[in-house]
Amino acid sequence: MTDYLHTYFIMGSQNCRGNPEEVLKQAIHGGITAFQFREKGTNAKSGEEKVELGHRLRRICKDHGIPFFVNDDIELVYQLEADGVHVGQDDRDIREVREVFPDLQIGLSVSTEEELRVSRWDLADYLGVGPVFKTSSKDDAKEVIGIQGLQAIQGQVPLPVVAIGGIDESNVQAVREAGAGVSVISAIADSEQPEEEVRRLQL
Ligand SMILES: Cc1ncc(COP(=O)(O)OP(=O)(O)O)c(N)n1
Ligand SMILES: Cc1nc(C(=O)O)sc1CCOP(=O)(O)O
Ligand SMILES: [Mg+2]
Repeated sequence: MTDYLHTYFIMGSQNCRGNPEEVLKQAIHGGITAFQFREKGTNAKSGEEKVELGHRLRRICKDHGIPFFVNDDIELVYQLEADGVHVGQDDRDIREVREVFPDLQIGLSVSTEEELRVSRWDLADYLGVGPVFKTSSKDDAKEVIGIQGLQAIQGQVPLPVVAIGGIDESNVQAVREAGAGVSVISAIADSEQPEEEVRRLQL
C-alpha cells in the first residue's frame, strides 16, 4: 500500500463538529497520512468562502508535510496548488484529468467490478473503493460492498486501494487485515476528540 493511504482523512466544513481548521490540526497530530478537501453537500460552503477555507486547510497540510487532495473540483486543484485530486465515476473523465495534471496524484472511485472493467484505472495512482460499510456522509452512496467486495476489486488490479464508507474503530481492523488503506470522514470529523479517534484507527 502507498504510505499516504494508510489513514486518509476526508472532510469539508459540513462534516465538522468543531472548527474545520482545528479538526484538521488535531487529526494531523493524531497521525493522518493524507487529507482530502471535500466541501460538498448540505451546508457546504461555495464560491469565495470555499476557496478561502481551502487555502487555510492547504496551508495547514503544507506546514505539516501532509499530502493535500481536492475532491472533484479541477479549478480548485490549480488554485490551491494541490498535491492530488480525487474523481469518481460521474466526475471529470480521468483521461482529461491525467492530461491536465500529468504529475499530480490521482485517485479514482470504484464501487463494483463492472465499474472497474469500464474504467481507465491504469491512469490512476490509487483506487478509492466502497462503500465498504454503511455511510451517512454521502447521500448518493452506492450499495454496501463489504470486505468481500473490497477484496474482489483489490485482487484484480496492481494499484493501491483505500477503503471508504462507514469505517470507524469498530471495523477498521478488518480493513487493515485486507491490506487496504483507510479513508474516513465522520468518525474523525464528527468526533469530540479527533486526535484520539485517529489514534484509535491506527491498528
Ligand atoms: C478516497 C476516496 N474514495 C472515494 C471517494 C468518493 O468519490 P466520488 O464517488 O466521486 O464521490 P464524492 O466524494 O465526489 O461525493 C472519495 N471522495 N475519496
Ligand atoms: C465520500 C464517500 N465516498 C464513498 C464511496 O463509497 O465512494 S462513501 C463516502 C463517505 C464516507 O464517509 P464516512 O467515513 O463518514 O462513512
Ligand atoms: Mg466525486
